[in-house]
Amino acid sequence: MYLNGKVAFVTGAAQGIGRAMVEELLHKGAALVLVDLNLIAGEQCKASLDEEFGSHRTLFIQCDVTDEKQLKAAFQKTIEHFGKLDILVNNAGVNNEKDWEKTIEVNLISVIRGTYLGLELMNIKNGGRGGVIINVASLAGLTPAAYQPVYCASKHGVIGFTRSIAALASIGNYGVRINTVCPAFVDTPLLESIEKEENMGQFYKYKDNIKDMMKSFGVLNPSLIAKGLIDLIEDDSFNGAVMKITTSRGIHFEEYGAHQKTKI
Ligand SMILES: NC(=O)C1=CN([C@@H]2O[C@H](COP(=O)(O)OP(=O)(O)OC[C@H]3O[C@@H](n4cnc5c(N)ncnc54)[C@H](O)[C@@H]3O)[C@@H](O)[C@H]2O)C=CC1
Ligand SMILES: CC/C=C\C[C@H](O)/C=C/C=C\C=C\C=C\C(=O)[C@@H](O)C/C=C\CCC(=O)O
Repeated sequence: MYLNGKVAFVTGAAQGIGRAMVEELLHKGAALVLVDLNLIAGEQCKASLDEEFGSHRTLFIQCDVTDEKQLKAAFQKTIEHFGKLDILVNNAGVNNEKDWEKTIEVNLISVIRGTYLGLELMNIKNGGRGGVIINVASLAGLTPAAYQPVYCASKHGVIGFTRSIAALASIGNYGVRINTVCPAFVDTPLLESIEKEENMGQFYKYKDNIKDMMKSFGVLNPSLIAKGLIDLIEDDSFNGAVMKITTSRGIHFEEYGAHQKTKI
């Protein structure tokens, strides 16, 4: 996909990986819908981007992605404002093993709902223009995470759902490619949740173990995740791909058996 002139919808856009993705997409000439729960951070993000790219290039929508009505309204506002939707990035995520139901709601249920809502608009069989959907998982979606079992489960679910819906989109000729990106640790405010009992709950006593893992594995710059996103969007051969990003191997892909090829 050629990015200039396209319209992208990014959840969790106000900071961290989402903010890095937004900036990369803007540099490529896309228009951006910035979707985030955090009103202050979202407005600050838009104000900063307006200075560099102009106010016409972005639209900020405060939205709780776990609220179906709000998420549907955000997609509707996108069409009303920009007239189309070409790229969807379901990026918003939390790390909360205490309120673990919230983790499932944000990280998995909202990704599934966002994907279905995006397909309603993008699927050429529905009169859409086609497009690309990227669901943000984690390396924790491919490996056990002893101190984050529910976060791990949510990300395993994102990968399984994304690979499955990508296969359906290919079989059904939706004109939409759907891929997932699985970073290791990335230098964003999410990492601060490790230090908080209200996030880690019973696993709070293991916070130093996680920090030791981060020391051992290293912490990635969000800009590398944004580069991986651009690769998945621009390269039309990717559908059902599981991109991994680590300090040790950079951008690479999970390889499945011949019967489970990630590229449909
Ligand atoms: N930081 C890391 O080490 C890694 C993060 N990831 C994933 O990357 C994604 C982005 O994470 P980060 O940028 O690191 O986190 P972050 O905490 O820096 O940013 C997440 C953004 O999502 C927003 N958000 C949270 N709940 C929301 C909701 N219900 N509705 C709308 N927006 C909501 C927050 O307000 C925030 O702006 C998440 O899915 C996370 O699981 C994956 C691998 C590693
Ligand atoms: C508060 C932070 C919460 C979540 C951050 C992130 O989503 C969770 C990451 C969990 C585990 C990360 C493990 C990282 C491991 C490594 O980077 C290296 O040891 C590579 C290990 C395996 C990679 C296999 C491969 O590259 O094919």
